[in-house]
Amino acid sequence: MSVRIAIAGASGRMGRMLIEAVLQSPDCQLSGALDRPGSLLLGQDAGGFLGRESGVRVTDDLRAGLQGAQVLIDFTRPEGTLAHLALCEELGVAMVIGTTGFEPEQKARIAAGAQKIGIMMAPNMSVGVNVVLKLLDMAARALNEGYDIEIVEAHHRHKVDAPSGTALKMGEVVAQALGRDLKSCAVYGREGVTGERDPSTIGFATVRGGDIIGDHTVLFAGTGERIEISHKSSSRATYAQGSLRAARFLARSGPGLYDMDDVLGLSAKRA
Ligand SMILES: NC(=O)C1=CN([C@@H]2O[C@H](COP(=O)(O)OP(=O)(O)OC[C@H]3O[C@@H](n4cnc5c(N)ncnc54)[C@H](OP(=O)(O)O)[C@@H]3O)[C@@H](O)[C@H]2O)C=CC1
Ligand SMILES: O=C(O)C1=N[C@H](C(=O)O)C[C@H](O)C1
Repeated sequence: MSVRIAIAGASGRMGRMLIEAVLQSPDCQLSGALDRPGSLLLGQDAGGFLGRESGVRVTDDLRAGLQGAQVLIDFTRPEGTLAHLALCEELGVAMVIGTTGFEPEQKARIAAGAQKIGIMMAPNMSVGVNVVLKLLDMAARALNEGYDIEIVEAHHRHKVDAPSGTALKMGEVVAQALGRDLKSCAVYGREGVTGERDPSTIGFATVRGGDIIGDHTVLFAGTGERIEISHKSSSRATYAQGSLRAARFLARSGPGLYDMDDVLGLSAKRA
């Protein structure tokens, strides 16, 4: 049985990549494609931009677009994701949430929704980034004294949130490994006479430009050496493939809030 998947933000960079990935996956079926009112794609075949017929028309009627779906994959904006969540709860449709930039109260709303439906939320669906998170945990524990930690990320000119959700997640992993609270030790950019670096801080730097898909580096700068742990995406296909793995996982799971560790079998909860 194939997994019936609806895609939100069908005209977006990730939306298009996801439609292509679903249409190419023999065990997945495109059941719906959602976009905002005013989108030029409304009424068109969702596979049209690939030159192929999917039999699914892009719609701004959320209820119609979710008809028959088991899983909605949502890479939009926080306000869009929350609107979709309300209807998915009502219809019993699971969600893969890739959107970033949520405020804490919006994350709490998603956690509440996961009591009714399965939700897999991760700021980065690439398998590589989720392995890097494990390496960071190990590195931070081993380099817990005498190393200054800085996180540098670079993305395309269209990205609207900063630092990236992935950079923030990397910061959380490192802070947790060191027994620090990211909220109180994060420094988001520096300017002017800043004084010497406080060793207990975790710094963030953001680069935006051109068509950079997504680069992340965590720097551990010590005395006489520095360690850099980097991940560079060269195609959004990696996020789409990770999202499909998450959709397959949700199709066989019950309500709950899951992350990529659960999908990839890396969760400590499972050990
Ligand atoms: N977790 C991961 O692995 C990844 C996460 N992301 C995240 O995914 C999100 C989308 O990225 P990207 O595809 O590059 O963005 P795009 O701007 O290219 O696409 C966003 C899509 O969502 C639609 N949209 C915007 N606002 C709303 C809304 N309020 N309600 C419904 N739909 C809306 C847009 O419609 P319109 O064009 O009309 O504005 C568009 O179709 C970002 O938060 C990004 O950080 C991206 C890549 C990987
Ligand atoms: O907006 C993007 O493009 C990306 N966003 C995610 C993030 O904020 O971490 C993931 C990836 O880096 C691409």
